[in-house]
Amino acid sequence: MNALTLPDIAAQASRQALPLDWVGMCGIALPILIDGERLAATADAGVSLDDGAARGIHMSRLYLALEMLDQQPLTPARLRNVLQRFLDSHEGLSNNAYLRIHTDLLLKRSALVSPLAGWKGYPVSIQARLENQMFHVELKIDVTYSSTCPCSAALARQLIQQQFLEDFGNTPLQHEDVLTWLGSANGIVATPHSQRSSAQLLIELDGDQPSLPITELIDNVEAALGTAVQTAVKRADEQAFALANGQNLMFCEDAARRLNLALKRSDAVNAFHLKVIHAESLHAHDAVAESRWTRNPA
Ligand SMILES: Nc1nc2c(ncn2[C@@H]2O[C@H](COP(=O)(O)OP(=O)(O)OP(=O)(O)O)[C@@H](O)[C@H]2O)c(=O)[nH]1
Repeated sequence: MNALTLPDIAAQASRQALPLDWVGMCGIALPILIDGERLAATADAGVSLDDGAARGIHMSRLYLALEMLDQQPLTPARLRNVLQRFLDSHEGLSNNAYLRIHTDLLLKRSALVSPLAGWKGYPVSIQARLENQMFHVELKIDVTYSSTCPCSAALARQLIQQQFLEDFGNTPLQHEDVLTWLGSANGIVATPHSQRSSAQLLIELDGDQPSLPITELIDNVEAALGTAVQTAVKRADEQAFALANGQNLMFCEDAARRLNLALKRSDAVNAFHLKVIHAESLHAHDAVAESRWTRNPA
């Protein structure tokens, strides 16, 4: 070796000839473009090291391939190109390529009634892989919403009925008296418990989609639940939210079924695994339901 030659350890033979499933870098800072917005993201980029005799992969080649993503919109086709470049730059070493991108999508959300709006953040991971020449792209999205327990609502209604009997059982009913009573504390002597809940969605997309339908999927999910958490809220919005909760009483099973049906309706979705978590205010533990679906089971 002369003074101008740099030692290349990765090109050496491995002491233990053993293939590895995933080798690469995690937490690479990367700006990405989604729906015309530039977002801060982190990327995990890797390949399989199938040549067990090779000491290491060439990290810099994966890193440089990510350049393709910082100026152009993130699409399934572009993800596939990056993965192909990972493999082309590791010919003879790697058969499979992997890329995970983590970001927080910010969406402007209108208030329910008032002419206000605010920003809502959605943690999103885009997971792409080229495995045995098959391209797969998945979205991992978390959506928060409110759930009010239908059992608790029924029990509360029963107590309100009992209170009504106690207050009016032996008197002739006057419309005005009942209206006043309904607006008093006795008219809502019990309230059902509700909780902030989250839907964790792992969605396998059809890889031929021209774009990543992240916003569309979030909108469908929130519409199916009917009780998405809000941003800017005035009293009129809070009242509309109370109505939305009353009209969408949900066990975690109900929420999981609603989401199952909503996601199946999207042509972009090939398969999913969803998990809903109701962080119970009745219990110190969570109520959880999961559902899986595949469009074309093998
Ligand atoms: N394979 C591997 N490389 C590492 C690791 N940690 C740091 N690196 C460094 O990543 C740098 C880039 O590696 P390469 O892509 O092989 O760099 P290079 O040999 O200059 O580039 P090529 O000529 O394209 O192979 C090297 O300086 C490695 O030492 C590790 O755990 N594994």
